[in-house]
Amino acid sequence: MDKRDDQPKPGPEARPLRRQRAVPAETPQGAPPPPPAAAPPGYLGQEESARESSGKDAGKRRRTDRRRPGEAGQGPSRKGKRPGQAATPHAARSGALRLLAAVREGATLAEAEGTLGELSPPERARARRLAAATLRHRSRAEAVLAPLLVRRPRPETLDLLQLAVTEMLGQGEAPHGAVNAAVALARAGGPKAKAAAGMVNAVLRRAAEAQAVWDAAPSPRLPGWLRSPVVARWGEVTALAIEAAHERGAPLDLTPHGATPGEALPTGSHRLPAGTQVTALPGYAEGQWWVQDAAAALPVRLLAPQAGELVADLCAAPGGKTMQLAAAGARVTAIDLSPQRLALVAENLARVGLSAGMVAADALDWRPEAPLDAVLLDAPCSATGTIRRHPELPLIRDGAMIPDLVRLQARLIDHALSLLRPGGRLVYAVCSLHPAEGEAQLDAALARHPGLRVERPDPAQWDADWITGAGAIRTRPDHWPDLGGLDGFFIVRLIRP
Ligand SMILES: C[S@@+](CC[C@H](N)C(=O)[O-])C[C@H]1O[C@@H](n2cnc3c(N)ncnc32)[C@H](O)[C@@H]1O
Repeated sequence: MDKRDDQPKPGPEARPLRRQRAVPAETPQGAPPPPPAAAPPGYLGQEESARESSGKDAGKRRRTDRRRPGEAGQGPSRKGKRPGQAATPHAARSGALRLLAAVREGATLAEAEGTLGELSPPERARARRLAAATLRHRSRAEAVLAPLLVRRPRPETLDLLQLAVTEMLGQGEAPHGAVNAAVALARAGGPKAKAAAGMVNAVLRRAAEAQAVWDAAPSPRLPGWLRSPVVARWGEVTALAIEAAHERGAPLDLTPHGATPGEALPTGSHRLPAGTQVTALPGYAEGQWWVQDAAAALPVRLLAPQAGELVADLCAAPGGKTMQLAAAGARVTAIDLSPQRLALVAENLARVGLSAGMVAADALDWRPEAPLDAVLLDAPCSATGTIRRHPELPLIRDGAMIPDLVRLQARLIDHALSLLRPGGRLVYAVCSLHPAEGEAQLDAALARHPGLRVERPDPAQWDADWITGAGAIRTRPDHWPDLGGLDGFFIVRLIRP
């Protein structure tokens, strides 16, 4: 679910995001250089391996950047502040509120980074953490606040209340600190926010006593357009487990290319705790590893590229999978619609000392000179498999883009098959939990292409829980519960007749 709006070509991925005015309080619905400011992958692009600057993200960021200081959220006006200038005592909280306000306007957290202009790197990191936690636990804060609010506050005030409740009850922040900060931020806001300072104070003092309500509240629900197909496919218990996994967030996964920190996972990725500062890890500058969710590393593992094989990576940017293919010794051509995003692939390959051919083009228009041994199609998708790392996605997306995405994915599958030699293999992958983009997409491709067959994963090499009846790999956030979960991906290996 991350694509570009600097692309001249209209497509489903360029569809404007749904504007969401507010998180309903009454329904529980709900660094650079090293590594990427994590913009959600899939629909807008994939952040897992590189500094992220997807076209759509970039466009969104530009729009966000154009906001006047202070416009995006509550808190002291940034008017007159210059980068590096001392920030207010509540700079990180104020930054978190600007991020939350931008999400209410339809931006992703990565796209809203521009609102944090004056904050120091540690303050920015804290602002990001606070905003993400507020989004991740929003149903709990709503449950705490609902009985304490006589009427629904303005959206900015609700953000402030939810942030403070999350700090107190979800993060163990001392109530007096969180309440005082919230009151100070309300007072520093405009006249309406100021008028709410007394209410903020009274409500938060009572909320501080509601730990039991917080603990008993459910995890945020998936939005209906996603929950219904998830429940239909895997059942209510699994939907609840996915929602709980989304609330827990995601650890940091690295794909090794040399000495790599972290605990080795069964699939070869290395895992570090959530919140690990990537810039502080050894080996980044030396290209010993790259950031990539453990599930995102699986499509290339299933493709099993061999040294010297001719392989195309049709939707390559920012290049996590291109690096895996090149590291295996394949002769890789990386294609991406966005020249800006393709530049990230080149940058990432250079950092890890690998190389690939680069083509900025619509994959649907590209043909190689000779038939290919293998194609990787990591298709544009809803990115609903990455909600653990992008808790804002359920609030800023709706299901309206799914039919267009499904049509585009089908066209890309058909085109990818036409590039292969007979017996060549296509790995189709999406970081989506929506069966229309995965399981149903496979059924439709098999129906369209007589003789096309699925090559099942070797059960000795793959987690049996992930192998579907049709012979694909389906990962979900509730898988690997003891290891910290993994993103939701659908991956299948197809053999051209
Ligand atoms: C899911 S991301 C790819 C992530 C990448 N495979 C990785 O592992 O880092 C989808 C990418 O598809 C690209 N894309 C979307 N439509 C395309 C098309 N018609 N042709 C080529 N690339 C396209 C987007 O620009 C985006 O970079």
